[in-house]
Amino acid sequence: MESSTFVLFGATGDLAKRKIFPALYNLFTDGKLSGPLSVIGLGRRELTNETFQRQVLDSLRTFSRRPVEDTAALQNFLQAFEYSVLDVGRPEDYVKLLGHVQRREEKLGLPQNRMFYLSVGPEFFGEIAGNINASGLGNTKGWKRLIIEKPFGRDLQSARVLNESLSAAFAEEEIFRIDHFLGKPMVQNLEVLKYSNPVLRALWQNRYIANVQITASETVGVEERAGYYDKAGALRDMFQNHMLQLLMMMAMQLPKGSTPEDVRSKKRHVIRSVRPLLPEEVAQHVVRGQYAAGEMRGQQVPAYTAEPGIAATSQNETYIAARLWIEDPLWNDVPFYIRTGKRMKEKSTRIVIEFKEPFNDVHNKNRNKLPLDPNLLVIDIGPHEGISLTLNTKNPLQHGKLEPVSIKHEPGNPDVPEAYENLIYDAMLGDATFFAHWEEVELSWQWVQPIIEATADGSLPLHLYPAGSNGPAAADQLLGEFHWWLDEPENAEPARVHRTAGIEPEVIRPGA
Ligand SMILES: NC(=O)C1=CN([C@@H]2O[C@H](COP(=O)(O)OP(=O)(O)OC[C@H]3O[C@@H](n4cnc5c(N)ncnc54)[C@H](OP(=O)(O)O)[C@@H]3O)[C@@H](O)[C@H]2O)C=CC1
Ligand SMILES: O=C1O[C@H](COP(=O)(O)O)[C@@H](O)[C@H](O)[C@H]1O
Repeated sequence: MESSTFVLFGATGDLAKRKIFPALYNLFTDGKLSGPLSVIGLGRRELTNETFQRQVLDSLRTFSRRPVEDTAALQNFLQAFEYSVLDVGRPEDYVKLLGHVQRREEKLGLPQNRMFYLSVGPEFFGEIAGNINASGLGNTKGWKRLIIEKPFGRDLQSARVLNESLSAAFAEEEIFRIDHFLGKPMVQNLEVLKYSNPVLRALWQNRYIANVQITASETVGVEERAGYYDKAGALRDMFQNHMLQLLMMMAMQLPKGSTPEDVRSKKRHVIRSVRPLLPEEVAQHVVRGQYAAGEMRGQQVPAYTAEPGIAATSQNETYIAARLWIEDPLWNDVPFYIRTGKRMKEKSTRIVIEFKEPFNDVHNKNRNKLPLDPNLLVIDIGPHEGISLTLNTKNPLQHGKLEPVSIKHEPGNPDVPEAYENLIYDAMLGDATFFAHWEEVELSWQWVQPIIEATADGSLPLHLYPAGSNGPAAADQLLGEFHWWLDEPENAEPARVHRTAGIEPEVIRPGA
């Protein structure tokens, strides 16, 4: 990796504190950052370098996955951080910043490689990119790269406008659009899981798969983000980006090679092949929900509309579920069910693949139908990673009665890199494999656009669900003959009992 200067817009903000500083620290501690580290933090408030470094240290103490010990290495890390005041709309601040960057490059003997990380509101992305160019900051003898945060636009039109303004200053291969779900180790593992295991590789198709369920349920509510969330909702906050990225990663075919373009072209193929939603069909395939008051972990929690900063009349969705199909020989006729919501029973990001039961169909005429449960492959992405496969076996103690057993792998090492570490590291290497290409973003907006329109014209109803539940009942009906697997029973202690519908509850013992 070539060393570079890391220029962080929004260095006084929440994301920098919670994710970016700890990620840099852990990369530094792992020796993954080559050459002298140089980080220039930016924001409007006046801070000295010392105050900024203290803020960085506080953030590490609170959010780093590793304990922070007072060592010479920690001091070296903190010394790498300097601060400059910059208002995104003031061109003269960029000229000042250029001087600062150049002085640091000369002092530390750094090549003119510059990483610009925009951890600011998306309304500033275009303006900052333009000013980087106009000020000469982007005029380097080395490389320049731009990391941008989500959300990338509010709809198809605004995303296109934003992309045009970025493209005027940066080439596509210089733009790294962060989707932190792509940095999660189990998401990065999906391709290997599918294609390095001949058993799964053979089964990864419509001949054997009955349906696929992708869930990201959260227990948190709107938290401190009312201003942003009430305008975004679950569709823009999670669905258009993270959930559709999970879909692409799950369904993409084996790339020809391992370059970013090889992988991204397969992902593009998936999102391009998702059957478009016709305006009159949106309500048939999509369910919007909003949490009502309820009970979580024995505590009463307020309705979304009673949260601070949210209007009592808000019609914003905190939950969304959709049923979709991928029109491709590999996936024809396999329904994909995707859902995400806040204030749900369990915090869990998970893909469940339900396999078909061919033997029941084939042998039904000649023999009694076996009470088979479908084989399930469960890929737990977070907060705990794991892979499990449910198979049917005979129970020798119960007259050979069939029962499902689960073969599980739960990685024991809690010290795995965080998504942001993986992604910042890749961006430093110039590897865009796990970043969203513009065309993926555009095609994702294109698919959700009819949902945005149906929401705006009131043709997509909003279903209330109690906080602490598994979401609105209407989302169960989306599945028709199937049902959502592994939802926590409403009256169970969280993360203790998993129900596989149709079979006895399986008690997951601590440490099992
Ligand atoms: N926080 C999170 O968990 C997540 C955030 N994101 C995205 O990351 C980005 C940053 O979010 P977050 O850190 O939460 O936001 P915050 O509101 O906490 O921070 C915003 C940052 O932008 C700076 N800023 C605001 N206005 C200006 C301006 N005119 N000129 C220069 N700097 C300015 C602020 O600095 P100052 O006030 O000093 O000017 C501050 O450092 C957003 O795009 C958000 O959508 C994405 C995923 C998760
Ligand atoms: O991007 C976002 O993701 C988080 C959920 O991420 P996770 O890694 O904790 O699963 C979500 O809470 C937030 O609303 C959204 O902006």
